[in-house]
Amino acid sequence: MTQHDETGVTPELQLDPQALESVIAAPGSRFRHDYLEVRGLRVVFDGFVAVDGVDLTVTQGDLRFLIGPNGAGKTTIVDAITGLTRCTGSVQFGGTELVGRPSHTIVRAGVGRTFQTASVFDELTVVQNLDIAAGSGRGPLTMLRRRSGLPDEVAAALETIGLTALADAPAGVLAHGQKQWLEIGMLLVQDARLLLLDEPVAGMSQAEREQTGQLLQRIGEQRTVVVVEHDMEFLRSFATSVTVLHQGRVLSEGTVAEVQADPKVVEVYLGRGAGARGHAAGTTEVQ
Ligand SMILES: Nc1ncnc2c1ncn2[C@@H]1O[C@H](COP(=O)(O)OP(=O)(O)OP(=O)(O)O)[C@@H](O)[C@H]1O
Repeated sequence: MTQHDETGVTPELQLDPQALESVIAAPGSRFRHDYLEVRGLRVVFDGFVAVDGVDLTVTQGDLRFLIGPNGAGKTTIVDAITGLTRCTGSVQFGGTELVGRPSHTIVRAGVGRTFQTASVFDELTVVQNLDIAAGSGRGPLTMLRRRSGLPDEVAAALETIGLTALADAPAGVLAHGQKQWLEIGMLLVQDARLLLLDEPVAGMSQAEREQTGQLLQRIGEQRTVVVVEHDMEFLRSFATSVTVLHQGRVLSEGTVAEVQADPKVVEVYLGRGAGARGHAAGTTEVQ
């Protein structure tokens, strides 16, 4: 993301690599090694280039939104980062190279994702869903214990996602938004430090969107969060930075105000580029 001073002029970045490394790597430091660094990411499906040399850097504390017209490559990037789609280039998180690793190894490296449709076990309670995600390998009797006996990480996740009062309710009775929060909670108990969330507020009520945005802000203080989203109102309220994708490439990057003012972005959403590879107008309006 480009930083501007009060004059709007981009200052020269003069970073001392050693000083930067000492901040990033300091024990207990807020940043540790937890940042996502994607370089030259490329995904090809039967000769069709879906992702074409994407670079992306997302640090902890930055709530990054990935937007772009239908077919821009957003979900494919998330699939590539999480090992679901073959790709070339480099994806590093916490200093670990993820490209070429199987998805279970990527999960163990602290990378978690949600899908457009929540995938919780409806017949199990909220706590049982979290327990399973925590991968604790406890027996069925232990799974039935009361909340007072909850492991710290499960209790903390319940609190964070606002479902403590519904801990013993079957997940099947949860509202749509609550299921999404439960799925985010499942990533938290897995100790995902990079969360990739695919359209987390799709189908949510206005109140649920607001609560989800606040939840992501809380999570984003401690973890690296990337949100794929079409909802521009949600983006304007909660994004700290935005990457705009178009035809598999990064079209623009910056704050919400910066990308909204970028003529390339306006052109893609409202102009001739809108129909080039999908239907930008109608699904997402940038202004
Ligand atoms: N498995 C696949 N095989 C072939 N083509 C694919 C495959 N997955 C995605 N594509 C194509 O790659 C391009 C990018 O798709 P992708 O789903 O990443 O876009 P997106 O930006 O997430 O779109 P949307 O906003 O509609 O979800 C599209 O043209 C899509 O048709």
